[in-house]
Amino acid sequence: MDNKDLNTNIANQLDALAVSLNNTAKSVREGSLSLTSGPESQLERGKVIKAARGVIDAIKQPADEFIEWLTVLGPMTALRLFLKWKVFENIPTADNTNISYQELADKVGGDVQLIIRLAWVLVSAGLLKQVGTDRVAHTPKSVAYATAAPNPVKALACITYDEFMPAFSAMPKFFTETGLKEPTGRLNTAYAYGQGQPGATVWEIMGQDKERMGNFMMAMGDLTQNWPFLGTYDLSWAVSHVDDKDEDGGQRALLVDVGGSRGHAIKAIIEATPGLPASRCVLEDLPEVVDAVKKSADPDLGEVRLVGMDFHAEQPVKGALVYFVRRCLHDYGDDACVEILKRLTDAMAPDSRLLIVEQVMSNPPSVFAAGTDLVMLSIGGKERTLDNFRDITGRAGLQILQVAQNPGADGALIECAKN
Ligand SMILES: C[S@@+](CC[C@H](N)C(=O)[O-])C[C@H]1O[C@@H](n2cnc3c(N)ncnc32)[C@H](O)[C@@H]1O
Repeated sequence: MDNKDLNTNIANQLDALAVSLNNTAKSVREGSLSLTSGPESQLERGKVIKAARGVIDAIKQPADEFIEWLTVLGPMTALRLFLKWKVFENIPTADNTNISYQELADKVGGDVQLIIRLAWVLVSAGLLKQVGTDRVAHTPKSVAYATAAPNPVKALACITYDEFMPAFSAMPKFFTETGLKEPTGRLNTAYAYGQGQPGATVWEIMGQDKERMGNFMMAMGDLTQNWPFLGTYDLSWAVSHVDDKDEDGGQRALLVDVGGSRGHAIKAIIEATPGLPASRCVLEDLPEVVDAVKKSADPDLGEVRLVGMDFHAEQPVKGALVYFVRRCLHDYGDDACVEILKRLTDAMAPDSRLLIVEQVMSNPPSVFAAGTDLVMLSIGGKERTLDNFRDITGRAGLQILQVAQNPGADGALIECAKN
């Protein structure tokens, strides 16, 4: 293509993207679409972000890539430092208020020049707003970082920087040492290498720091578009089994959330499934995680059975109606997943169902799935395509009955039964 054709091609792409963005703006204005709240908003925002990125991709030349990296890495770093130093909390949040850089620096105990230079990174990225030449104010985007209490947006910013960045920047050295092989083990991962503890698993490393573990758990509570709780899958069929007995004549467990963390999924499922008694649901995780859940005395988990366990070892709850495993398998390579799944297959009754919630990647994948796959690669895990899931479930003695895919997103629930 000569230069004229290249330019015409770019102009055509821009026209098409402008039409798509105009249509979205019209729907938002008419109120038929919300980009800020409601269950569909994450998906809709994702579509606009994709279209807006399309504009950038249409015009970008190879050297512009570097500028884009800087616009991501710089703000990410300044944001993390400002969170750590509680800078956002010290900028007033009321409408039309602002603070001088000097006063802000005094409040957080920092050198004013340092605070200005980092603030400029965030001002230039549109996260903060400068007022005049020496004052700064929040924007609607930065207010979420201004709360003293933890929240999912702050937690995501922290884990992206604290957990993923060191792993990514360790990769060149890591692969020089390991060779250009797909990492599949739980030990000697790029993540552990980046943290200077190659012999430890990601959970051992994170478990050493309560704040980091807390951020991780909180960040994981979000992102339901990519990892739904049930999504479009209807679990109401399970309610007709309330009279089922277990093999000892006791009440059969109806739902076991394996690796369920703080119980956010089990709570959402109980709420979404009228008639499913909390007392017949089991939350399983590592003993230390379950102890923390017990200590938190969450009233919504009052009747849920809490069981400390290891999903690499024998499943303690046998013959449950439904085993639910969300966002755990992508932490592991194929062989480790088959081992975890086999433990579940061994515990399942012929009518038990296993529900796996993960991203089911398209080929080639979306930018989000490819990005999370790189995070998983750093810990020896992977995001999977449906063919990958067919392979690991088949090797564990399971068959896939249905895939409930979240419309327009990679998140899906895969229903399996024993062969
Ligand atoms: C990525 S989190 C997913 C949590 C939750 N299922 C969700 O969807 O948000 C993985 C969970 O697996 C738990 N886990 C890790 N290793 C485990 C093991 N060997 N046995 C049981 N749970 C484990 C972690 O403590 C963590 O809660």
